[in-house]
Amino acid sequence: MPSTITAEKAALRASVKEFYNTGIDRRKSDHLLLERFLSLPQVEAALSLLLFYGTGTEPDTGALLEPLLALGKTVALPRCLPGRRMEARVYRGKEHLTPGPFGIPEPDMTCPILARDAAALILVPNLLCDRRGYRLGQGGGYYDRYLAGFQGFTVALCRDALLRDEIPTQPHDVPVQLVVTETRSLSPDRAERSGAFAPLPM
Ligand SMILES: Nc1nc2c(c(=O)[nH]1)N(C=O)[C@@H](CNc1ccc(C(=O)N[C@@H](CCC(=O)O)C(=O)O)cc1)CN2
Ligand SMILES: Nc1ncnc2c1ncn2[C@@H]1O[C@H](COP(=O)(O)OP(=O)(O)OP(=O)(O)O)[C@@H](O)[C@H]1O
Repeated sequence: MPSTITAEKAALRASVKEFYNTGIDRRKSDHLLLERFLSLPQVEAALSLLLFYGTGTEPDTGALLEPLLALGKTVALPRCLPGRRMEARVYRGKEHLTPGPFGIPEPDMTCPILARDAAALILVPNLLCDRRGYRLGQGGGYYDRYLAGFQGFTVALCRDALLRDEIPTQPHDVPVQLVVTETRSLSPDRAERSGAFAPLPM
């Protein structure tokens, strides 16, 4: 029997589908999200980044590839592996993208693997996020597995209309360090998130 939280996550995923059925100005929202992402200091500083190739209702993050390459950065995309695992492979141009198991363009086998910890920053896909940095994904657990133990910086793009105060979480869920919306960047305080007291500044 599915746990209550699994059922709650499924209901949230259905509400996101409904949200997109009501028709929103995705072009404007995407533009603002991508602009804010490109101007993050952590993006400017990162030499290697793992992005994702946005499809469906996701922000059009494929549009980030060329601008980041033009800045001399190494940009990688996920490639699905058996067992709901994934690896990062370096983006070498559109001609080296091939549809993966979900129809999402993935780097082909000629593209070198980028070791997980060689990425300074990972842009994590999501259907929605909460203010603590927790995200609801497609339900495969790919990113929860990949991010477990990742030491670099993690960012999620979340439309303002989809940002929640608190979504249900499970022990394997890994929150991101920064949630970027069209209008702001939320950097949840780790101490606050864990319920511990933050030390007072001296
Ligand atoms: N753009 C993008 N790339 C990504 C992810 C992602 O969320 N977005 N992933 C993040 O994990 C991995 C792929 N995982 C995915 C898991 C499920 C579905 C999907 O479309 N699911 C269907 C239902 C599938 C089913 O029948 O169970 C759906 O939502 O309609 C897509 C990607 C790696 N690449
Ligand atoms: N680190 C992990 N090790 C083993 N199983 C995991 C891990 N993380 C997640 N899972 C499993 O993956 C399944 C999907 O988890 P969940 O619904 O949280 O995925 P998601 O975060 O929405 O997806 P994604 O990470 O692909 O965006 C669950 O059954 C969960 O138990």
